[in-house]
Amino acid sequence: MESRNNRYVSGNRYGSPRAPKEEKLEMIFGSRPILEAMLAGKTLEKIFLLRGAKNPTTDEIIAEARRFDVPVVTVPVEKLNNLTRKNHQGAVAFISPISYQPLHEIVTSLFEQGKSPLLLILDRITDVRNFGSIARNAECMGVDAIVIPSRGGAQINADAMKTSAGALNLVPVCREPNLKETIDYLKDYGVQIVACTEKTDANLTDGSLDMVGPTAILMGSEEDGISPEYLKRADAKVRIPLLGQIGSLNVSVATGIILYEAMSQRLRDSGYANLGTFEPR
Ligand SMILES: C[S@@+](CC[C@H](N)C(=O)[O-])C[C@H]1O[C@@H](n2cnc3c(N)ncnc32)[C@H](O)[C@@H]1O
Repeated sequence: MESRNNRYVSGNRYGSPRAPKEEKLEMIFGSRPILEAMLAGKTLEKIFLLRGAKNPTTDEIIAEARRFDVPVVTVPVEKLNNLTRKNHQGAVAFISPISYQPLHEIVTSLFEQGKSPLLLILDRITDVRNFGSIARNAECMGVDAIVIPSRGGAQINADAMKTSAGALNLVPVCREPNLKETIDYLKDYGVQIVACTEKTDANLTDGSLDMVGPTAILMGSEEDGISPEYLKRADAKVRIPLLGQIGSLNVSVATGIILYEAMSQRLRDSGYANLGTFEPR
């Protein structure tokens, strides 16, 4: 437990998942400027290095990237040429539009303030607009932090920012290298993990799921749903009942529905006292 917690304490990682659309992000060219940007604390989404080009600076980039979970891919020169017409000198990086936040600090600070965390864990949501829309739901319905994996999720690009309607500047986003460890860590802290999945018989409408206490809601990817290794760690699994013939909802819609339930329970529990803190935008 000790080493795992230390990792969370270190926080302030930067890095990025798969980047389907890099072209809308600000770029840095050349290994020295990229390294300097990292050392200056810039949040990078992804780094492309020329395959086979090894030198002390690229070694340092790789070490820094590992420290902050920034994905590094080595690519042929054609890929770098495709990314930019500028003189890339064998290295291109994309700057993230947001700064990632340390989950441990958020969780401990909420507990210290006597608040019950409401977290949202996204297991490989790959569509940038789904991601933006989920962030908007999260901000509107009182989520304290969105947790995403370092790799395999949507890039936070201009489309995600736009679809979020500004929510991505308001809700902390925590990027975690290993969601399995993150889930175990949250469970150790007394946060219940609720898997929102169509693959269970327990209906959200049953009224047996209590999300007033510390809760992390886990949502699955558009393609495969929630990974089995995360699903088996969940304290509760719940489905949103569907009356039609289509087997599942869009993940952003499903997120909105379960968050509405969590928000409703929390508002009722607080005697609607929280309403006073919401400023209409
Ligand atoms: C489009 S669905 C995934 C469908 C995917 N084909 C599969 O095999 O799981 C994406 C995510 O939305 C959520 N979701 C969609 N419909 C749901 C429902 N009826 N009840 C609970 N969660 C749902 C789940 O988190 C799911 O993993």
